[in-house]
Amino acid sequence: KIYSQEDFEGMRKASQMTAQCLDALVPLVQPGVTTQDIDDFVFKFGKERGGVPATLNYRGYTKSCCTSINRVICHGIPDPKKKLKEGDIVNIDVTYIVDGWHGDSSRMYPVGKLKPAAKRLIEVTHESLMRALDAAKPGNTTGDIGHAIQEYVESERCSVVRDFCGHGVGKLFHDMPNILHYGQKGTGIKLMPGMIFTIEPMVNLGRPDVRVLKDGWTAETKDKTLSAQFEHSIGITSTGCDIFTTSPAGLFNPMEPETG
Ligand SMILES: CCc1ccsc1-c1ccc(O)c(O)c1
Ligand SMILES: [Mn+2]
Ligand SMILES: [Mn+2]
Ligand SMILES: [Mn+2]
Repeated sequence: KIYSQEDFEGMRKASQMTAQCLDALVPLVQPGVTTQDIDDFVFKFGKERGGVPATLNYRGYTKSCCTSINRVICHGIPDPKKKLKEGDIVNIDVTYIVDGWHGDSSRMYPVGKLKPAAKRLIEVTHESLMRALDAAKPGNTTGDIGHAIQEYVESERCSVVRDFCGHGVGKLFHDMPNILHYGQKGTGIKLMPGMIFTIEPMVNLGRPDVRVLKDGWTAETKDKTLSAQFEHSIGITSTGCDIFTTSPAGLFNPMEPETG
């Protein structure tokens, strides 16, 4: 589907609410906070601003966000019994719907001080999304995006999860094309101005294999190693891409050295 500049405005509005929420969550993510506390915050933040969480009652899912800790790859379900602890890494994935537009984004949050391996995984995962964004431009294909991610991640001796992909987004939460986070250059769909989709690489310290728990949602690494993810919603422009879910406070990567 090819969207217009007016559509891009609608995506920007929904996406910036999501990005502002992800910024506002930073001080909340501390040892002792539960993932249900995070879910309550996300629901309230949207309610106060006219945004509806897309995950609420989506395919039977009953929470306002996903909270994926350590070995959880994605789709972690907020839980009043699940307390964050020092050294955890947690992905918080939020999608607000505003005027029908879906702003889908996720980031990693460190809980207190991290061990070096956890810190490195967050850096590698963030950088893989940055390389993907550099490849997201007209004249390239979806395979160029996947190749950029896979080549970098594997050069850092990490692995790319294959079981979940990025996706078209806009008036629908999920649409074509699927955006694979691995693949060969020049394969897949040609990127055209007006396309809107997410890129959401999931990177493991160990093997790529996934195990879904009995709750039907929680996806974990089979080998129990750490997993991280970052996600942006973007629109392809004539020269590259607009990153709709950019953090207004510059907080997207938590491992960036404190400025100033
Ligand atoms: C929990 C929401 C959900 C349910 C089935 S897939 C899914 C989901 C979660 C986060 C996403 O970024 C996404 O695109 C889909
Ligand atoms: Mn994880
Ligand atoms: Mn998401
Ligand atoms: Mn998504």
